[in-house]
Amino acid sequence: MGTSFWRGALALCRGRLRDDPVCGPATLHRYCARRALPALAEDALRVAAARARSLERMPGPRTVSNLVEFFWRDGFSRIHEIQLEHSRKYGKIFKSRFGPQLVVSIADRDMVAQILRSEGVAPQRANMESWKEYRDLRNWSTGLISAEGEEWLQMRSVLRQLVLHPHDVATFSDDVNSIVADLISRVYILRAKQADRLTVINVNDLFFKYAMEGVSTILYECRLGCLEENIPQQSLEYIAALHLMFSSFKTTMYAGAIPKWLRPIVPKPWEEFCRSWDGLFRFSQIHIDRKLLEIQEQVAAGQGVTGRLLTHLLVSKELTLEQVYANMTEMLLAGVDTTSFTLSWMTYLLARHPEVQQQVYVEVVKKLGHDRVPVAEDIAHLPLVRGLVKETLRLFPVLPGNGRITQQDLVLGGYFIPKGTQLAMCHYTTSLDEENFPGAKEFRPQRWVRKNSTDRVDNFGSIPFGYGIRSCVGRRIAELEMHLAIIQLLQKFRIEVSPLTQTVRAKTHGLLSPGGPINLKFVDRQ
Ligand code: HEM
Repeated sequence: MGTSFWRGALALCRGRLRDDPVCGPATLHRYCARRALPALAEDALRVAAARARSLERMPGPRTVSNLVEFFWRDGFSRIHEIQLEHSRKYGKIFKSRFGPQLVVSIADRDMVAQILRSEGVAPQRANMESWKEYRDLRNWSTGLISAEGEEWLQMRSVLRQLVLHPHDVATFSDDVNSIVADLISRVYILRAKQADRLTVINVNDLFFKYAMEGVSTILYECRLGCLEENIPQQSLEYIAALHLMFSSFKTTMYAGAIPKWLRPIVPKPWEEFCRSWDGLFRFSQIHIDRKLLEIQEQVAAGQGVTGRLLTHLLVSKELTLEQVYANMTEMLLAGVDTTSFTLSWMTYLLARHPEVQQQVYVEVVKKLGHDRVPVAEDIAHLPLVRGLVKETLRLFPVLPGNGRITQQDLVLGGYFIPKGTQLAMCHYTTSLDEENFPGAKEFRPQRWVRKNSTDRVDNFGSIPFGYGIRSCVGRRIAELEMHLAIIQLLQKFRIEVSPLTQTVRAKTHGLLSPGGPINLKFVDRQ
């Protein structure tokens, strides 16, 4: 269609659809932007912006009550609940202030879609200043999570080719399955220690070790021994650094709200933050240097160099060594708690909903029997298992919210949002919105299963891995680890809630995590 058509359409919007929120100029702007019609997109934005309300008129909590809520009433561990409360009170788009920082929160599926679909080539994540500051201080590079702009784009284009393609990730099936075998052995050992010989106390501890072993086997091409009875000292030190990182989350992620001049007076949080990063980087460096040495020895001995992800990065030199250190560190950090919390919630939900567990179990044994070890290719034929993972992440999205800094002016929900504004997408709220998911509080993995090939079950209300170019680069790895683990656990055990477990509520601890220990019984299947 020619430009004149779009000019006509714009004129129509200006003249006739002035007050129509669905077909108005903001929609036309998005449409023209997507169709790469920059002049028309700008024109449409000008019209939309002229009509939009200013940020001043956007509702939201008062600055002081917000600070009281977060700093005195421990709002940081209730961020997900506050999201829900605020969106009920102020609507699907509202603003808040954290000290000098203005944040516009979006709790609407279509607006989230609008933001993510209109992102440029290198979307900017919010609240990463303290991460960058630490890296500058120690002369480390930034990794995918903390990098921006050109540097991020370059690293992302290298890494996504290695870990985001389902076919490449499928090659890790055997590695992951050998760790699942250790996970299952560990279940036998742990439950044998309890009086009923069935209960595993605090399953998250077990899944944490599984996830750490899994992701580091893929990243560093070596086993760490996390599922052994006596965990090696180095791995224990890493675990301590990781825990320290999340306990200093409050102050560091919201560094914008805590002025730097306060650090000399209250030095502990920043010191702990640096100490935990030191531990994480040190751990990565040890494993990467070991691999580098191995490669050098192979080359010196005239042998061919064989290996997987890390070997490829070190041999191909597509990333600098500094970038390899930083990316391995950030991916390991991103890949442990996320996966383990999801597995903990998943087993908890299955234990509380035996009828759902039975349906998933029937699907698994129909396809694989009790003994066949699954491989990545089997997962395509297990729609309910995939639905189980999606439904768990809908009810408990590990990242209950996600941030962006807008890189262009936007009109969102009738408000003009200038370039450079911090946005917070409220995924927890949209996941529990009845408009997006009827029976939103219920656990129904079946809702994700397509009835026929034309059926669409995608929904911007629940995008636990994000969407688009800046979405989770470890998504396929995480899915592989979770699918292979849950299939084999269900082949072997019926999972039940232990009387030692109360109702477990979620808390935000950097990520959305179980607020208390989940103790489950693993009963042998016949
Ligand atoms: C259940 C498991 C996981 C969930 C729910 C999850 C979720 C997310 C989300 C929501 C983001 C932000 C996306 C955005 O800003 O749009 C993200 C980013 C990221 N995740 Fe994951 N993640 C998981 C597992 C993993 C694993 C296993 C790894 C590494 C092996 C990983 C590595 C990363 C990295 C490096 C980024 C930054 C990507 C970038 O900025 O380019 N994640 N993840």
